[in-house]
Amino acid sequence: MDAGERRRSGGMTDDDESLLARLSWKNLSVYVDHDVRILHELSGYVEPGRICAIMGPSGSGKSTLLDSLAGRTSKNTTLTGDIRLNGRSTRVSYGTAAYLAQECDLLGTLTVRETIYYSAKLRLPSSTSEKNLQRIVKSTIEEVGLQDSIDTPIGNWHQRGLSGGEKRRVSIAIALLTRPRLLFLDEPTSGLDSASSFHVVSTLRNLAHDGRTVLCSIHQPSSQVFQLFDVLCLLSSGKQIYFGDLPGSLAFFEEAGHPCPTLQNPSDHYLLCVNSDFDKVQKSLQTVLEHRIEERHEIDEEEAVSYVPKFESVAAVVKSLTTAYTESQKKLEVVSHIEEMNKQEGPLLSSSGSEANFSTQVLTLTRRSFTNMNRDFGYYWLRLGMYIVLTLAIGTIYFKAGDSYTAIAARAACVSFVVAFLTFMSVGGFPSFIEDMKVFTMERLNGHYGVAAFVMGNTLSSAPFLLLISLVSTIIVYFLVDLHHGPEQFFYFVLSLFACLLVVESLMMAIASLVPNFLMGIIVGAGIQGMFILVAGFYRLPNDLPDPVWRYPMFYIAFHPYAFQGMLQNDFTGLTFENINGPSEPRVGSDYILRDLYQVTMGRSKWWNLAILLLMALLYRILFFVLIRFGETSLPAIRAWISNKLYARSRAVSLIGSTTSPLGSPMRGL
Ligand SMILES: Nc1ncnc2c1ncn2[C@@H]1O[C@H](COP(=O)(O)OP(=O)(O)OP(=O)(O)O)[C@@H](O)[C@H]1O
Repeated sequence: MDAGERRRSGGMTDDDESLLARLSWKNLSVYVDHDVRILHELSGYVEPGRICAIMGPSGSGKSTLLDSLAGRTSKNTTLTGDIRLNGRSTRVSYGTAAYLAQECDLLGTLTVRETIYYSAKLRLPSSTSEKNLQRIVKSTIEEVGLQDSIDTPIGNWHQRGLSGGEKRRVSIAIALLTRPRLLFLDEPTSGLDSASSFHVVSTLRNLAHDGRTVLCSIHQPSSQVFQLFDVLCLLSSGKQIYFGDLPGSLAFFEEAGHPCPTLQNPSDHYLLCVNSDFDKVQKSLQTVLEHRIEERHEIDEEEAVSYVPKFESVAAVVKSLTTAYTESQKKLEVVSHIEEMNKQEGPLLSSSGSEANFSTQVLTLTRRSFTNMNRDFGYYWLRLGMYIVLTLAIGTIYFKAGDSYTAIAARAACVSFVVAFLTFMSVGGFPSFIEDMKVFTMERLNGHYGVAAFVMGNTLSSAPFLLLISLVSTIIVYFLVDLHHGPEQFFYFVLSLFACLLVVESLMMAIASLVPNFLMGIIVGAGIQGMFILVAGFYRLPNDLPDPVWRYPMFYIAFHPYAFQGMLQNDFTGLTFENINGPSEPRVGSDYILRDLYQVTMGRSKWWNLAILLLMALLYRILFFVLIRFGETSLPAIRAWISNKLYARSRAVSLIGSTTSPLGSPMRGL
């Protein structure tokens, strides 16, 4: 059993000295676009066993501080100052630090147990035995107090599930699976009621008291929640108002001349003192009052006060508090403690992101995705229902099309509708795929697995559903319309429809990587397919398509022409039809129909058309992979390069140096 496994399985205690994380930051400033400072010379530290609240009004820089410490700042920001973990400026990987964003996306159809289990399977070493895995899952669920909801689904649009607080605790449990020593949480209580907030923060406090180091930004905690924190980092407009232990904050405000009134929640008082929005509120109420006075000419003192509560100017209070803190003994103590901490280099905390191998990841993602697709009614089942209705409509409209002269057009139109509209219907699954993408993006950002594993898992899990849809649709259409008899023709129809659905899904995947909004994605996807349908060869014959754009390149890059021509070859080859001049005239052969009526490329067999469709599906999935990788690596680098070039041009001399957080980006692998 290796060290990691021993630790996870409980052989190593949480307060093992070699696993403790001491985080400090000194004179940390953050600039956006090189010259707008959003954090001003902040210093602080958090030690194992402590939970620190980063508090402040909206826009005060809480998330920026958290992100800077976690090494997650966006590319247009520059950091200056010194951030150290165990006295070192080295990078540590995901297993050591976990980051929980405000919005944690989970698959709504899975239960708590399944969610944690799949996450464990994706990240713990592939060698971990099933028994051990189950034990880790159970103990992690117990650690966050979710044992009573262990088999409750997370919940989605059509299924009631966990409460907001419970979902947050599931996310915490996922983060805890790799036993991180350091936890960053961005507003873990946002949107929760006071009881749920209390439960979530109590859970975090217990985790901290087990020897972990916990930092979380919090907006407006109730007094009960506030008391759970050990350390307070209070910010206003990116400036440090207070850093230190919680009880010390009361004494600090009192000494600075802004004591917390008796019976008032200290956090409410602190935010009232530092929230500059109150100045704006007061100004706007003053304007309303002036309008009233203009209308009524007189207004008594009491009424005036009831309109505009008399606050001290927040800007002035912030200034006095900032000065008080800068000159305080507290700040000196913080700085000297940081220096003391950094004198001794502690253990180098390291852990590779996911320890599961690629095949375990692909298999786990396939299983998880299959379960989700099966349970999410909107993913495939609803579509299957629509396909049944539509194919019944096709089947009854073209019922027993026969072999008359007019049947040629009817059969071609039927095939064209199948190729165009039945495949087009696949965009209906896009919203569900976007939900998958959100979970993928979050897990990817946290280093759970790579893009290749996701693409393969998605392909393998969706294939049985697409095959089922193709088979059911073909059975209905084929026998009602009475298309070309024969097992080869029947299975070609199934495979061709399957390949088309696969292409559309792959195309939509590529679109999702560019426009991760389902409405925009559907519009873009539908627009592209609309143009592809137009050049398929049914609405305008291939040789009549205008050369620029529509024939070159559209006719060749659209998948519909290959699908349509393959299906026509499949149905007409070997059949003859009644002559337009009556049964006494020679029958019309398939060569004439294919070559002259529909201008099918005769040198390319139907099997080649099918192969091209499958190749296109593969290419779109590779495109998805490339776009995601490009978005993660090259795009930010290009943006940063352009931003640097523009900055260098606008300012000859750079005013600031830069440093990076010891917590590097956790993304890894393909
Ligand atoms: N990458 C960025 N580019 C430009 N401005 C930014 C960037 N990141 C943060 N800011 C600005 O910095 C300020 C602090 O933002 P931050 O998100 O850290 O505040 P916050 O205290 O977490 O707010 P909230 O509680 O509303 O989430 C805001 O004015 C924000 O617009």
